[in-house]
Amino acid sequence: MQPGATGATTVPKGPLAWGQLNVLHTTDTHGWLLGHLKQSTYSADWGDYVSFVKHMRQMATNMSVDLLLIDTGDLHDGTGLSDSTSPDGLLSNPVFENVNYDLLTIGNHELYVTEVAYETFNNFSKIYGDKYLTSNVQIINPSTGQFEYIGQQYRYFTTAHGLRIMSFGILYDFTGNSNVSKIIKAADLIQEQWFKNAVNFDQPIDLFVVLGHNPARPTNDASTFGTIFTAIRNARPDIPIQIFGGHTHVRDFAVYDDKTTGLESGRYCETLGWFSMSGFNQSTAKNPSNYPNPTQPAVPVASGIVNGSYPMSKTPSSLRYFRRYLDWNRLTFAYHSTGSQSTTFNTRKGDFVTDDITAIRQQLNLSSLYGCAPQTWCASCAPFQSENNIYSLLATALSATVINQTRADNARIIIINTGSVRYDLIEGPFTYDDSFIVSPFDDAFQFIPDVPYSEASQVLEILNAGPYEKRDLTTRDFAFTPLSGIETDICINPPVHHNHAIRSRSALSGSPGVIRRQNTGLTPGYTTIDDFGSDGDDTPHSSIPYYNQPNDLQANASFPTDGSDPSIVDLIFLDFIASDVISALSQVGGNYTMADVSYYLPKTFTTNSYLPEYAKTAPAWQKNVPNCPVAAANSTIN
Ligand SMILES: Nc1ccn([C@@H]2O[C@H](COP(=O)(O)O)[C@@H](O)[C@H]2O)c(=O)n1
Repeated sequence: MQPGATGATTVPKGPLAWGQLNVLHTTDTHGWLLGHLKQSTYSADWGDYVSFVKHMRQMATNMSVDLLLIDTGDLHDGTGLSDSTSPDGLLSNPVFENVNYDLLTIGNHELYVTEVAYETFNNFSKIYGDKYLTSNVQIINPSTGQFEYIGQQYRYFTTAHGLRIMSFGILYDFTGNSNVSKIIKAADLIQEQWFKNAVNFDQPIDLFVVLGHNPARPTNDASTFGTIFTAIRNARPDIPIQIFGGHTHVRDFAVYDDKTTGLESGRYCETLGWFSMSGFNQSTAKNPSNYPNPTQPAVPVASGIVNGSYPMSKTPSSLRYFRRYLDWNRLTFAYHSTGSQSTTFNTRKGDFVTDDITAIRQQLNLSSLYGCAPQTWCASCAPFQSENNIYSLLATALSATVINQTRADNARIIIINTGSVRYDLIEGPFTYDDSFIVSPFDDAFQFIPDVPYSEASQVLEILNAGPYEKRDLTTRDFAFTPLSGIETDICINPPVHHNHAIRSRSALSGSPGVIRRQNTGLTPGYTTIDDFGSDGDDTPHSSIPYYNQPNDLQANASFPTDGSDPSIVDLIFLDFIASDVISALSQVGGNYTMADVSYYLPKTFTTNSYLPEYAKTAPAWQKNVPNCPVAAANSTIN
């Protein structure tokens, strides 16, 4: 655990079931290898995970069963550890690489920026070699000018205990990549001869493992797992297929057929997914004794997800499954391995990784203080632009800081995509690191000058009505009617309960959407419902309110003081959404092209800049700096 972090106090509800095949699954870590310094529930760091992995591997060996480690991508865009370097991941990827994964795949966040894509190709993919699977992702090799796969197309291997596995790594049909890479759509991939050959491999296959930065639930609009599953199932009617997904940042487990399930293990080092299965005939692996075995069959009618539109396996299944979503903290890790967090838990390598993270954080000056946040603002636990919703704060901050002094008196509209905001802002020290945690991107502010207000004023509504950008965690991410209560199941996480925080929350209790303790004795956190029911969370929690947020946020500034509308405005927006803004304007008669767009502020002033700028000047953020609670803050940025 990193200095300044607080350990969790709620123990898991019971032991994990081990099977013949067991998997630890991470996804969408987005640079959170330091753990959550302000949230005890997720306070383990990557060093703690390294120690945990070592113990779990030893336990698997002792039981003569297989344990695989799988990661499904998105290593950047979330914290200062990954995003304050150039390129992103320069120092955080080597930290990540301390875990010897068996299978990994690429995420969309490895492909937005050319330098990051090449860092992934030249370094990360080489570290993991044949375990890094990018079945549908290629990049131009600068030395040949030709496209080649960033990793491997597939991996066929035999586990320590004799399971013969064919695996693929499949990114969803992502289109926002820079122009050096290419994503082959799933519908095209399944027609490729190499893929057909691999599916019909001439060696025995006990299990297909399909991992992907790709929603585990096949009915999600973005998921292409249904296409892949159908292609494999049609060719191999009886071979089990196991899917590990990501991208939508949720805990989820979907049943495809009686030999196929898909696990998704959350985001941001909040969740560690555990999966086990038994019932393989061929494997020499035992069913572990002294541990509960997986008992649940995959029954594909559980939630009507697979409603006859997918092929089914042909013979009855003897397979049994188990899944759990573990909270990312040392108490959880120790509970499931050594039984104690005392000296037996930390391994030498784990300690080394923990110290390495601390040193990198110091080197990058991540705990430098901008200001002291007077309250917590969350991204989804409160209604849009309500008192405790982060977009209320950001609208104020945008108006106050996005100012080109030569045009300061011109009325302006500033539009950002809410997807540029990645996490809550927690009361207390607001550091250089926190600035990345809230908004890590290098997106800069462009504008079109002197747009008729009659046109500019309609852009926000058009953007919000359209399918322009994906945000984190909306019900639109699920192409099915939410199960009862699911709106509150997918949510932000409880901040560490420093005394001052408890005081301010109880003062606010009664306000809609404010995080507050419920009278259950449980701490707030994930309360997941998936195709196996509601027993997947390893530590039971009370749920946190969840409110959908729109695609985009607008702030206004320098409007006429008499309340009248301006006739023209500077229309300012992030370069990430420039083409969407132009297309929205065209719908209301605004005939603009990219030639009309220029940078409103220097390109170095980004989504990552405006909140720090605000924090450094807002009186409410500066007045408590001398007494800002939490030791992590130890210096001041000017
Ligand atoms: N330069 C960027 C890149 C991405 N975004 C936002 O992130 C969303 C994708 O993130 P996932 O973790 O869901 O893959 C994307 O839709 C944008 O909202 C951004 O703002 N700027």
